[in-house]
Amino acid sequence: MPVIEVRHPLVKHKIGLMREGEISTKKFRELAAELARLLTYEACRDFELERVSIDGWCGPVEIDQIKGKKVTVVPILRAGIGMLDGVLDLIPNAKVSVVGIARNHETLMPEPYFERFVGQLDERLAMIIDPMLATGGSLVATIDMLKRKGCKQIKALVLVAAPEGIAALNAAHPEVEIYTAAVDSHLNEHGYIIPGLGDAGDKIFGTKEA
Ligand SMILES: O=P(O)(O)OC[C@H]1O[C@H](OP(=O)(O)OP(=O)(O)O)[C@H](O)[C@@H]1O
Ligand SMILES: O=c1cc[nH]c(=O)[nH]1
Ligand SMILES: [Mg+2]
Repeated sequence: MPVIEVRHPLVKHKIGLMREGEISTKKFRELAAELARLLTYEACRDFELERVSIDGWCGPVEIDQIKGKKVTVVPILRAGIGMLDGVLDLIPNAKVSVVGIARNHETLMPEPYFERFVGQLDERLAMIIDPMLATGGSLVATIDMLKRKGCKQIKALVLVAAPEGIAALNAAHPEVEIYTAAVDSHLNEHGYIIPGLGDAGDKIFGTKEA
């Protein structure tokens, strides 16, 4: 499974800023959205172009356009919402499918509680967004759901990935590309990514002090 760690200086700078222990909700949110934009930019690199003729200021002009790409962005609740605006800034006509999954704090198993998918999933690229890929359970469960609905093209955008999560995804869905700002060291005994960001959902929604 291809893991694309985006090593652009802007990406590395911004993910570094997100690691500050006392970061404010406002700053964390802003950085999550900015990084989502930069990961989206990379994830769209293989979109096909077509030449079309339009009326320009001095007559007909040939331009490149993205060729009929249908996209659904799939935020995993809650934390994935923090990346949604950033992705939609660059793909404004994408449809949005929402998946709700809570990781059980004791077992670390994903517990799905909501799903609402857009139509024509068999024709769409699904771009799953979630800041954290830890054990991989939440992402694997989301891909399972999408595939059951007929989705054939899937990419995932995460801010931080743990090696354990990458391995789990590789075992379950080896063809799914992951775009990430950082591959971190490991998970701690509570399933948190080290050094990671802490609890991304809490930091985006302000439900707990950072
Ligand atoms: O790879 P995994 O081990 O499944 O862990 C990652 C998941 O855990 C977090 O969500 P959480 O369950 O804390 O929900 P929240 O977004 O509502 O905080 C995170 O946003 C991912 O969805
Ligand atoms: O490090 C982690 C792991 C799971 N969920 C988070 O928000 N952070
Ligand atoms: Mg959380």
